[in-house]
Amino acid sequence: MSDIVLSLRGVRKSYGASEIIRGVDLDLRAGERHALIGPNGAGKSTLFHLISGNTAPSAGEIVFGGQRIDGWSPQRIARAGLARSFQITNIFPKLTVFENIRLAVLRRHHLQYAFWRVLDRATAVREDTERLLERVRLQAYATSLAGEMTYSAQRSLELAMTLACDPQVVLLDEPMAGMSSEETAYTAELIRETTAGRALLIVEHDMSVVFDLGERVSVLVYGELIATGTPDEIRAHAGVREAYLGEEVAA
Ligand SMILES: Nc1ncnc2c1ncn2[C@@H]1O[C@H](COP(=O)(O)OP(=O)(O)OP(=O)(O)O)[C@@H](O)[C@H]1O
Repeated sequence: MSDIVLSLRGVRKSYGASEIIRGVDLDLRAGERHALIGPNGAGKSTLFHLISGNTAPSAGEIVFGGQRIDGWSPQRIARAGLARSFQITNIFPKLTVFENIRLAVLRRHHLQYAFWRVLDRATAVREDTERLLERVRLQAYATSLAGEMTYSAQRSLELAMTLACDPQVVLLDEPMAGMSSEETAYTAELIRETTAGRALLIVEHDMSVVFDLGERVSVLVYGELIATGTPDEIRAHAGVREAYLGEEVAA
């Protein structure tokens, strides 16, 4: 179907004798917010590593924008429009917030506008950086050192850097980990706003976030997807309740 931007077919990953991902089929629709959940060790991070090119599948196909991307480098996948934000913050702590975002913007401009006059390019880079600062509501912190920001503000910064390449697909790996409930609510809203019009695949443990933010939810258990559906379908799914969520889903 043409509204599918990312498609996994029969994806498997083994480390030595242990098969961690055991034949995953998953479709991400254009513009949808899709949450991936599952118990600890189910293979969620591994699946993200496979999609973002950090490791290659042992078998199966990953198709993005009509092209097979399994086996591509992470850089090539990112350039093609699939951006991933990591659990581990990858900002530069000694640079300001503005400089961090500008670095991410520069990466894109160098690729796309190499033919521009230098001055035009500098203006475009500054404007894009300012726009991103505003979108993640960090204008007041433009000159603050990234490493001195609160954890939650650092995640906002990281979101801006992920969006700098204007990706069609965004992968977020536990963006609310370690946050208070206020920070979580704030960040969920920010993610909703800034990823509008893009496909989002998010790994998250906080079930209230998952069921609020996710338009569809997929459940991974021991390397296999046992269900994909709307939050209501997932809440009502007997296999999901039994295998993983239990009482939490009924609440
Ligand atoms: N490079 C590796 N070599 C061997 N085993 C690995 C490797 N990476 C992950 N694993 C194993 O794969 C399994 C799945 O790990 P993964 O981190 O993908 O799970 P997860 O669902 O993201 O878990 P969590 O929710 O705790 O983050 C674990 O048993 C882990 O030990």
